[in-house]
Amino acid sequence: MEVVRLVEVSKRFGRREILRGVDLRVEAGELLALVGANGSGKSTVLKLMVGLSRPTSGTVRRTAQVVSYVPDVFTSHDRLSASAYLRHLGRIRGLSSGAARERSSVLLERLALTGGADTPMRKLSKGNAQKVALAQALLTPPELLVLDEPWAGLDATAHETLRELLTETARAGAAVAFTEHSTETVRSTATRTCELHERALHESTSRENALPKNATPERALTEIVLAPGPELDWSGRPEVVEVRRNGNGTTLLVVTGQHDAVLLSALSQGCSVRQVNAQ
Ligand SMILES: Nc1ncnc2c1ncn2[C@@H]1O[C@H](COP(=O)(O)OP(=O)(O)OP(=O)(O)O)[C@@H](O)[C@H]1O
Repeated sequence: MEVVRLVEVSKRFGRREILRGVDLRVEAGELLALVGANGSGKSTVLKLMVGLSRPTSGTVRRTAQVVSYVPDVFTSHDRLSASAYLRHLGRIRGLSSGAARERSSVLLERLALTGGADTPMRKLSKGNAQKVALAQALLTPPELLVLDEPWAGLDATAHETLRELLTETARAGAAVAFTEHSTETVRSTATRTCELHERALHESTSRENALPKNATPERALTEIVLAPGPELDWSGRPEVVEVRRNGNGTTLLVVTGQHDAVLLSALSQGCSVRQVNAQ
C-alpha cells in the first residue's frame, strides 16, 4: 500500500535546481534508505515527503494521517525535561497522561537516555537529545516515519536499538524513510535503497534484506490475555487494535513492539496478565 509518493518533483532554491523530475513511491512496511553525497538533496526529499517543504513543480501525494519526523538537528533550548516534554507531546497526540508517561519511559529506557529524563533538555548532550528526538517520533504508532540521519551521535547500544525500533515500526505497517551515510547501517536496516545523484533519484540494486516481491507488510500483533479484574478503558490507546471481553477476562490485540507499554499499564492498574502471545 502506497503511503507517500513524489511525482515528477523538482525543487529549486532561488536559481539553484536541487531536484529534477524525481519520482519516488514509499509503501507500508518498507524501510527506505536515501543515500547520496553531502548536498545532493536527501534532506530536501525528506522534507517534501512530510510536507515541510513544497515542490517547485510536480506533486507529493500522502495517504498517511499520522506522520512522524526526526530532523537532522534537534537542538532544544527548552527548560522542560525530556520526560515532561514527551508527556506533553503524548497528550497532544491523544494519549492519556498515564499512557504518555509509560510510553515515554519505555522508549527512553530502550534508548538508554543517560542524561537524565528529568534534566532540562537544553542541558542534554547531542546524543541524548537525539534519543529524545527519536522518542517523540515513536510516541504513537506513525503511518509514515521519516528520519534525517537518525544514527548521528548515538552510542553503540542505542545504535542497535534504533535499528530494532525502525524495523518494528515498519513491521507494524508504517512506511519508514531515512538518510544515512554508513553503508553498513544502510545494508543492515534498509529493505530498499535509493541514491540521489546530479539532482535525480536512482533505485539501487536489490538489497539482501529486501522485502519479498508481492509481500504485503503485516501488522505484527501481540495478544495479551488479562484475567478477570478491573475493566480498563483502552479506547484512547492507538496501539490497542482490538479488545475482546468475556467471562474469562479480556484479550487485547496490540501492535507488536508497543505491547510493553500496554503490559505496564495493565499491571500498574491492578490487572493480572495470564498470557502474552506473539501472533
Ligand atoms: N532552505 C534552503 N535554502 C537554500 N538552499 C537550500 C535550502 N535547503 C537546502 N538548500 C541547499 O540544497 C542543497 C541540498 O541540501 P540537502 O540538505 O537536501 O542535502 P543533503 O543531501 O541532505 O546533504 P547532507 O548529506 O550534507 O545532509 C544544498 O546545496 C543546500 O545548501
